[in-house]
Amino acid sequence: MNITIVGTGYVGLVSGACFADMGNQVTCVDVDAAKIERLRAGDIPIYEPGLAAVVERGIKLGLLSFTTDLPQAMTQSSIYFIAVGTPPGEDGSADLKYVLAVAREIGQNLNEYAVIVDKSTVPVGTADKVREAIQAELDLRGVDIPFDVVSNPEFLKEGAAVSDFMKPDRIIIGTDSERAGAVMGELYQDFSRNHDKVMYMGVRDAEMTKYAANAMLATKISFMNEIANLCDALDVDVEEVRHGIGSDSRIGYSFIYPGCGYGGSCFPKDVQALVRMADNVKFDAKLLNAVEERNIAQKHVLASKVTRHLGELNGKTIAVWGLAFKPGTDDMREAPSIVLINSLLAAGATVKVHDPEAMTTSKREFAPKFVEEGQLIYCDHHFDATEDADALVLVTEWKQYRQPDFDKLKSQLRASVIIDGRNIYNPEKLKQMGFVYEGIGRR
Ligand SMILES: NC(=O)C1=CN([C@@H]2O[C@H](COP(=O)(O)OP(=O)(O)OC[C@H]3O[C@@H](n4cnc5c(N)ncnc54)[C@H](O)[C@@H]3O)[C@@H](O)[C@H]2O)C=CC1
Ligand SMILES: O=C(O)[C@H]1O[C@H](OP(=O)(O)OP(=O)(O)OC[C@H]2O[C@@H](n3ccc(=O)[nH]c3=O)[C@H](O)[C@@H]2O)[C@H](O)[C@@H](O)[C@@H]1O
Repeated sequence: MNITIVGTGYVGLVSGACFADMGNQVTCVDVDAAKIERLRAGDIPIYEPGLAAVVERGIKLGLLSFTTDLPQAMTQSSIYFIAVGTPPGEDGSADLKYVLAVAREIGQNLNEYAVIVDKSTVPVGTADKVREAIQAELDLRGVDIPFDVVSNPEFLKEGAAVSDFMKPDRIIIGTDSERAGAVMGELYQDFSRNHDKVMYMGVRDAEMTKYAANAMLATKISFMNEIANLCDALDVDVEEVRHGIGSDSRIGYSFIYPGCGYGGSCFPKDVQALVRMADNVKFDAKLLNAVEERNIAQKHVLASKVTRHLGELNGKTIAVWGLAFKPGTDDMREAPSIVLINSLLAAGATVKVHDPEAMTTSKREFAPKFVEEGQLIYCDHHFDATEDADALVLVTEWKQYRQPDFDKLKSQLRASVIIDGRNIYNPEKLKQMGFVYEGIGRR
């Protein structure tokens, strides 16, 4: 099939490359000309395992192309995916300006029946707004062209985006139109051959399903973080508790890892957007508000633990391992490391940081004066960061941090303090070696 994907970010690029890998003819469109230039040259602007090979294959086979020219791309296809960002507006609600700008441009250039697919995460009722925006442009042009707007939210995770897209738990298609349903069914037919992954529902139901899924996962994390903090206060090991409850098949093991708070471009903004949706209909979303509040507080837990062990931070040096909001990505959006590092810097500490992929993206997050004045130091190797530091704080559980040479660490760390923001180390072993160890809710 011939597909146009508008917005070539994490979701648009991964979806476009994967649809091309399935044999479709895909044009990816973006307003960012520099990004399109890089992609045309086969240079992937984001770090995402496995993506480069899929993109390269698509380009080589002539199935995947990149452009800034949406009207031109529209002459070749009749399925348009909207995969642009929906960042939080000032009040936390999803800002639809990019989505509606694309809708208007589609309306200005539509010439025959098309299915317009909302892949961006958008509040309930957005499909109606997209439909109205397109129709308004058609009316201005004085033409009568049929079209359908479908909701097809995306559930991929960064760091595993290609495999999540190719092996989804489900594909949600929200539509009230039989014609559009048939087009979408054909597009996703490979996913219903053996195990039917395609689920049809109403448009508003599909829009809500996306938010409910992210809010449920965020709730599991915030719940577990609350339990972990309580474990800290009651001298209980949360890792024992996690094993104990995860074995209950009704609870399960996934997404109950306590830590220093959830980050990323989606959980924080989607929980907030759902709260705003509730506010708009005068519904008091008590639980969702608490999920968000716990997460905001959780991001401060590491800095308090550092201060508890080192006291006055002025003149102290702290090593931070991991900047990305999770392993497998260079994405720093809403990363707990930002809150930690800013608070250490504000307290006068010198901070030495390392991340295998997010060093470049992180440079946008911190005031350049800290680097210029030598208070924030980027290190090429994680052991360069710990050299002569007082404490190590593990923020992102990249594989290379999981089994470090602890003897070397012991000789490097002046105060032998390890704060483990992801509970990946063995407290007993480290305490026996003479470290002061603290995890999140560990005994
Ligand atoms: N990042 C993720 O893992 C996931 C994101 N989502 C949702 O997907 C949507 C997109 O997210 P990301 O891919 O992370 O965003 P992104 O910020 O990485 O990419 C968005 C792209 O859209 C482009 N764009 C903006 N306006 C445009 C226009 N008028 N025409 C063409 N291109 C335009 C931007 O230049 C940018 O390249 C959001 O609603 C997000 O919540 C859903 C599932 C997973
Ligand atoms: O809508 C989205 O954008 C996506 O949001 C999340 O994906 P993502 O944000 O890429 O990453 P996750 O693996 O879900 O992790 C999010 C955050 O939660 C944290 N987390 C995750 C799991 C856990 O048990 N504990 C925990 O603290 C991670 O460290 C990370 O900071 C969802 O998992 C995807 O299904 C969804 O499509």
